[in-house]
Amino acid sequence: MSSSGVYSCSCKIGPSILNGDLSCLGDECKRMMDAGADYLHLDVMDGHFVPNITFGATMVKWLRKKQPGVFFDLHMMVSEPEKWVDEMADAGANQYTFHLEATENPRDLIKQIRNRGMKVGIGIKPGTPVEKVLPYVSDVDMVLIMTVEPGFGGQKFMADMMPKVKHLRRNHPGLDIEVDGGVGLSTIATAAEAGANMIVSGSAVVKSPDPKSVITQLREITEKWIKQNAQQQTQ
Ligand SMILES: O=C(CO)[C@@H](O)[C@H](O)COP(=O)(O)O
Ligand SMILES: [Fe+2]
Repeated sequence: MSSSGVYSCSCKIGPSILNGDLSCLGDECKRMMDAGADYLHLDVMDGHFVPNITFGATMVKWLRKKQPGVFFDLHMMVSEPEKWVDEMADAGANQYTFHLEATENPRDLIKQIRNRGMKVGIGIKPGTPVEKVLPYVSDVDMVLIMTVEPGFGGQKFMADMMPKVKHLRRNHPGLDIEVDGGVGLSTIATAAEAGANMIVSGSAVVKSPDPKSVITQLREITEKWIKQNAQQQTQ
């Protein structure tokens, strides 16, 4: 979909509110948007695909009422992702990011998501080689490279996932590539240099006393690398 030959990706910062105060998720979302976030990354976990449970479509529906215009990227860490497409679309999701490992029929699922008017994201866990996702890249809007084992916030960034990002960026200069897990001020340069442009950051933003400053710095560093990588491509 978005992977043209031109280095045309733009920086977007999407806080994950997983490590925020879940008892007042609406306020946490507002706090993140007020701090300059471009979108919200909502982590849906079913206790089966990952060993943790968060929330489902009902929560998304209520958040949508509080944040009518915000882009919701649903990170679906669930088995049988086909099951929740309709409910998430009805709840107001903008993008449905499923895990390649969770489905037998990625192509059917991509169609199902599109038919419900949502953008399509496809994610891979650290143990899944990037080659597995390549056949689907031109049919999706975003590829998510997990930089931790999915399931929990606050884990250590896996720099050894960067070859996956580099491979995708080299071959798809216009693609939205998202990194998720352990991304903060000490790791953003590594991710952005590799070619990530959609930056999910949980603990580093949510737990900071100054989330605005963290988001600003994440953006500055990512934009610097987008420019630098684009220049290199034209040389
Ligand atoms: O999907 C996940 C974890 O499974 C992430 O979205 C994390 O929740 C991001 O949090 P940090 O690693 O940045 O704290
Ligand atoms: Fe996530």
